[in-house]
Amino acid sequence: MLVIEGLQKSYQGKKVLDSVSFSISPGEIVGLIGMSGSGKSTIARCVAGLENANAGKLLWNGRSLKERAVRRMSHQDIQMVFQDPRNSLNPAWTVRRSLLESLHQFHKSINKQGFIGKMESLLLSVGLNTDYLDRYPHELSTGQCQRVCLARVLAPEPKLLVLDECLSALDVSIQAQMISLLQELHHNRQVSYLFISHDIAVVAGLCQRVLVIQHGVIVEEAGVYELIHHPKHPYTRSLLADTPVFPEFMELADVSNERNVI
Ligand SMILES: Nc1ncnc2c1ncn2[C@@H]1O[C@H](COP(=O)(O)OP(=O)(O)OP(=O)(O)O)[C@@H](O)[C@H]1O
Repeated sequence: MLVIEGLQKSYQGKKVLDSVSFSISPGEIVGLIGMSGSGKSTIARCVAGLENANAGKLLWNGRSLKERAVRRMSHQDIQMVFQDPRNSLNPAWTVRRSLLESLHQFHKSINKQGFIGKMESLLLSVGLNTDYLDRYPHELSTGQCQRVCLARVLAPEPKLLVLDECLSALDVSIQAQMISLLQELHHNRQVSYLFISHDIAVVAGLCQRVLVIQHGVIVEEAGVYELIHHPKHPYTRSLLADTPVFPEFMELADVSNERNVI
């Protein structure tokens, strides 16, 4: 579905991505981990069309994302969720308005009743009831804001969600709840994720396959179980050594592993 080959990106002559290649199949959950400044968000922005690469190929269902028609289609198919949910929402808009804007943009032919039905089912799918529709972002917790952001990006029925550190602003217990929600959404909608995090424990709780990036280079790619139990690259081993293991995530990781084995 998404194929990236030899992606290069430099800022002011400094290379931040060097020959990055990977692919994501329909329904796959791929993690991207690396320390701060390693190039994770730059990859996310290139995939989402917010940034142009200097060289390399980005293919969406076999066609270049440089083609205007393909980019227009991918505008609906590829959606991005950012780290800071509160800043991602318009503070002057209620949850209803945020969801309606997104629905209007992508479902132009639905009638008013259809919009209301879609809006309510989107909210329910992220674990919020319709009482939240008339609340403003400042009346929501950070976790609830992130749930609204998720509902909003699901409105266009995307094929790929690029989740860039989307759990980093949340407490560990809320992160675990959000991982369960992401697993449920993936199961119900078959949407693929490129899940970006500096936290290997969070990635372990959700992803099937993991890419490890260091200084703009993918240094290791493996299934999540393999990566945690038999890391090959010294950088992966150092990331694992630096990561406290929260039981909440390891329980989820064991579930992921069972899924992988099946
Ligand atoms: N617009 C920009 N102009 C100049 N340099 C940039 C720009 N965006 C990113 N960089 C640099 O590119 C490198 C990679 O940044 P990027 O944000 O992709 O890293 P990251 O792995 O996502 O980091 P973090 O986990 O802190 O978000 C960093 O050295 C950063 O300073």
